[in-house]
Amino acid sequence: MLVAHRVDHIRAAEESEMAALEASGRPAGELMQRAAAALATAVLDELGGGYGRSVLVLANSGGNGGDALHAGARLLRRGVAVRACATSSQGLHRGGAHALLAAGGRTVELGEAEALLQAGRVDLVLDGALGIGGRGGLTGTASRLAEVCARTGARVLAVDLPSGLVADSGAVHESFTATRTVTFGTRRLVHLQQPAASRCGRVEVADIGLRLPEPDLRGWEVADLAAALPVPGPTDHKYSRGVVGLDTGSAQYPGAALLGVLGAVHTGVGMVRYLGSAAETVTARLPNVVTAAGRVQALVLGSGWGADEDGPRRLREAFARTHDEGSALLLDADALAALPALVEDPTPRPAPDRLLLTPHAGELARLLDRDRDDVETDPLGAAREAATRYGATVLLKGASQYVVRPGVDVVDVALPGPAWTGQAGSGDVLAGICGSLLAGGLPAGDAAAAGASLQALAAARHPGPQPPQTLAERLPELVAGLTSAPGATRRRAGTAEVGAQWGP
Ligand SMILES: NC(=O)C1=CN([C@@H]2O[C@H](COP(=O)(O)OP(=O)(O)OC[C@H]3O[C@@H](n4cnc5c(N)ncnc54)[C@H](O)[C@@H]3O)[C@@H](O)[C@H]2O)[C@H](O)CC1
Repeated sequence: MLVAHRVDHIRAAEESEMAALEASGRPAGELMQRAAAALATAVLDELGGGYGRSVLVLANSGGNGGDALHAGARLLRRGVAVRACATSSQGLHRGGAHALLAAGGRTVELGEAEALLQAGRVDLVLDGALGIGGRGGLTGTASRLAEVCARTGARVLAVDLPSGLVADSGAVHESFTATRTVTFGTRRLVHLQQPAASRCGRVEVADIGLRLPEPDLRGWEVADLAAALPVPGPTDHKYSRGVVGLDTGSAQYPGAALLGVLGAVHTGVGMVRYLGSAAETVTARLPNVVTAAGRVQALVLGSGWGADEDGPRRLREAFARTHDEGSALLLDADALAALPALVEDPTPRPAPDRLLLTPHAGELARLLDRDRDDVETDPLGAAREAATRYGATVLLKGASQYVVRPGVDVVDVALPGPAWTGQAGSGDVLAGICGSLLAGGLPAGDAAAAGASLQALAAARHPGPQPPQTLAERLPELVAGLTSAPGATRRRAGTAEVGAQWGP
């Protein structure tokens, strides 16, 4: 997992390390020197050497500027020509500027910096204008230089994060766009949250000796996905591998039924029962799908129901049966629309690790009776609120896909995928994928993060305008490749003896 922390946790860890340094008789400034050393190494790597190269350091008076200026001093000693431009009226970080000038660097005003960039005489811009202290957006000199860098295509290496972004948020503001970012001790939330993450380029974490608490955000990697996927063993059969039931689709939206079933069938489950009203559409394409009633270890409801006045009754029945029989329940699309009516309903429902909601931002806004803009401004806060209110695990779908478990502080982010998956039908397929993983025995949080990661990885490996059904059909080769790696684990599926009886 990639781990990321909030600014308050990072600052606390920095303070504690600086106190430890001082207690052992060493200067607290050693921490900044560790950061500067890592930056200088990354710059030399990016430039393929030192002598003859030219770097423009952008710095303010804060710690981010200090890191960049001290790195500049180190680069000067490796033969790099380093100039520094102050991006705020408060000037440059005092200790950093002193070190840079002492090493033979020089400062330039905005006009000269612009001219150097426009003439292509800068091999790399080291962006130390704003770091974790940045409030979002750029003004004055920093704003002007960001515009020139973008226009001239200058190569930018960001110190900690591209200036203008906010460390604890994935929201975009006027900012630099980096090809590479070097951060310290741990990732910041911004490095894992779209759309801002796309401005960070390749992110590297330099070890500067910080002792950090449990992460606030965990980014799934390919190895995490491979380890989570259920793999059948030699004694398995269709029931032991898990049965997923889908009550999805309608006469108006039969395609949603087919797409969900395609997702489920191609992820790797023992049996798929289709229990909605579009059975003919489904079985015409997939004869392996069973339409008879029977036990299911996971039930998927809601995709393509359309406006359904009967939704609350259908949900209540699903709550009672899945709760009593120990099955997992996934609510998507129109089932989510019916959920607010049941917020105080006494019908027992599955525990949070067996109950998964899969809203996009608009659906989450409706679950909370808020505006979509609110959800997009604070996706993690909104997903947390919904998880608590409904006592369920929430997979918030979008450019970054978050998994929030009620009462659990850490939030998971699925593997990122290309924006091509933002198309009609992707959510229906994803519901089927996650349902299949729930039936295979994964707790809701893992099923959500693994399902969203699997679909994103399929899209990343087959880029372009691939329809959701095409990507669903790519899943078997992906699952096979991931699970054939040495060390792939066998996870027990739900047994055939438990599970809700479901069907007409
Ligand atoms: N302390 C250490 O030893 C280490 C620090 N590291 C680096 O330090 C920065 C954090 O430094 P800090 O001084 O707290 O914040 P910034 O450098 O980001 O600058 C804050 C400065 O800027 C002003 N400001 C904030 N937002 C804006 C804005 N939108 N426009 C203009 N000005 C703005 C604000 O008022 C402050 O004056 C961290 O990122 C690291 O790079 C290292 O971690 C090593 C150890």
